[in-house]
Amino acid sequence: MDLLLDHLRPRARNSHKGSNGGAGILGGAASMVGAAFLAGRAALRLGSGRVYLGLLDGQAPAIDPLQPELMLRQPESLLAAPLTALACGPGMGSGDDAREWLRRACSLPLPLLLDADALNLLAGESGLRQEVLARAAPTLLSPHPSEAARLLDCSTACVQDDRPRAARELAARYGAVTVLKGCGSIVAAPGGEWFVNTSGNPGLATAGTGDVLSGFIVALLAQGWPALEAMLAAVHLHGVAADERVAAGSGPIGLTAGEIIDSARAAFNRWVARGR
Ligand SMILES: NC(=O)C1=CN([C@@H]2O[C@H](COP(=O)(O)OP(=O)(O)OC[C@H]3O[C@@H](n4cnc5c(N)ncnc54)[C@H](OP(=O)(O)O)[C@@H]3O)[C@@H](O)[C@H]2O)[C@@H](O)CC1
Ligand SMILES: Nc1ncnc2c1ncn2[C@@H]1O[C@H](COP(=O)(O)OP(=O)(O)O)[C@@H](O)[C@H]1O
Repeated sequence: MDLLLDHLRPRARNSHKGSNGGAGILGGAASMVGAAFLAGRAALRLGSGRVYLGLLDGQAPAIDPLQPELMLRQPESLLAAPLTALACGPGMGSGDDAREWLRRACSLPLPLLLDADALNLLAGESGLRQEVLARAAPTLLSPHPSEAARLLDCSTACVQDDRPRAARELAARYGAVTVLKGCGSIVAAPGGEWFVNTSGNPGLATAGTGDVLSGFIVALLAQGWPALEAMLAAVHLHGVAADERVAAGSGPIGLTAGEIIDSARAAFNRWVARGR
């Protein structure tokens, strides 16, 4: 937690939405629009001043009725929005359109989180890896063990055999702050530092919790947190929120991804109020 202290600052009294960053989420192909909604709702509740979703599904709704604050756009206009950080991947699919939007996203001078299908596209194309390595702005990766295996061209069992080694290798190979998700998530930096997260529980083993984590990470990046600190804080908070939900009786069995968002907001405000 000491690493995070400098960044747990109360809002300036005279701040406005533009002071609190613009988070973008690129994803939501057909049948997976929910993944982008979860990430967007999470980014909004963790304090991003504005949240934009760029949805690949041409038939996607024009509004999230449960979170009308989210601005839903087509990918082209998402990339032209006033973003301060971008997450690519939740429900993005692996079609040619997704590959092309990902390439465009990589060329933007913004902190960039790659998750889910963006990681699968990255694993399948060495040209994209070169583009990621050439980026001047920070890149972050959030693979689960199978996505990590695709990125490292090995089996999931091999990743799980030595999780710290896999996380450190990913961080070095892609020049990116990386979280290898799962029980005891490992956060690794390209310089070799690594950390084990101690919060969280098997209630998180349910669809969409990774999308919510993406929203938390991009929200902190959008508000100006450095990459490593944003990753560490978001991963820890995600687990703390799940632990608090379980303590309140909403799991572990049947905990849903959306339920941890409000708990994370409450815990984050507590951290800021206490200065830790
Ligand atoms: N509401 C929506 O719209 C939602 C949409 N979503 C979107 O769906 C897309 C596909 O994402 P995905 O992760 O489901 O598929 P994929 O990358 O093939 O991974 C599956 C493989 O990974 C493995 N595995 C996973 N965790 C593991 C662990 N801890 N430890 C070990 N193994 C682990 C797992 O293992 P198995 O189940 O076989 O044991 C399986 O082999 C993506 O865009 C995402 O954003 C989802 O977010 C859900 C909500
Ligand atoms: N047994 C567990 N203990 C702690 N955290 C877990 C456990 N299982 C899953 N998680 C967490 O839940 C999230 C799952 O993410 P992911 O596999 O990408 O799911 P999805 O693609 O459905 O959103 C990760 O943050 C992971 O660390």
